[in-house]
Amino acid sequence: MTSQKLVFVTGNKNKLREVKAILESAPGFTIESQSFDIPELQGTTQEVSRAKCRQAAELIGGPCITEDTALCFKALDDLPGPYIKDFLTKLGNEGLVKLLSGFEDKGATALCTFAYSAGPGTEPILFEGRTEGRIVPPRGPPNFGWNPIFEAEDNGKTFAEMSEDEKNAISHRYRALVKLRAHLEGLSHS
Ligand SMILES: O=c1nc[nH]c2c1ncn2[C@H]1C[C@H](O)[C@@H](COP(=O)(O)OP(=O)(O)OP(=O)(O)O)O1
Ligand SMILES: [Mg+2]
Repeated sequence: MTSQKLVFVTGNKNKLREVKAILESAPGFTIESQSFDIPELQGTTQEVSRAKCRQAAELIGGPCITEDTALCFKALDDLPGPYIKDFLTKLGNEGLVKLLSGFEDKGATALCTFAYSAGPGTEPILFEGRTEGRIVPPRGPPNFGWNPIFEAEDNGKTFAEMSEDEKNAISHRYRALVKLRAHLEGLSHS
């Protein structure tokens, strides 16, 4: 069986490792990556994702996928959402926890949006995956971003307390990749 090569345009090594673990665990796909830190517009998670993928396709000059991760706090009407990277860089995990100290509701959603472009000038298609949970004081090794403060509803552990396999079985990223994979499998059979 031939495997389909996909270019994943990301500047993030942790994302790349998880995407490879999930998509390459079954035959069918090989992931190549190109590291570009593409400017991200402000807007809804969908607008941010579409714009980023359009730019990536122009840079690559062919088909590609990009990924955007948002962390949405229920008490803050889904902020920081797509702006989580700046919030995390400036406040750190402790600061993110403090943001919610005045609120009873610690509920949060991890939202992953994959965008697939068939090439420059084509409209990207979006695939979303969500994991529900809550924001807690950090537990587990600081292995990737806000992993230590996001406790998943599925098993009561923070992402940082899970093994890679455990995280990759319930993560926002895994759930989005299931949808992307189904779409790409449909394309390769038609
Ligand atoms: O599963 C995750 N568990 C914990 N933290 C995570 C996760 N996934 C992304 N993150 C962090 C990285 C960045 O601080 C922000 C998303 O920002 P985001 O723009 O999507 O990622 P990025 O700029 O690092 O990579 P890219 O070049 O693909 O845009 O949340
Ligand atoms: Mg980014």
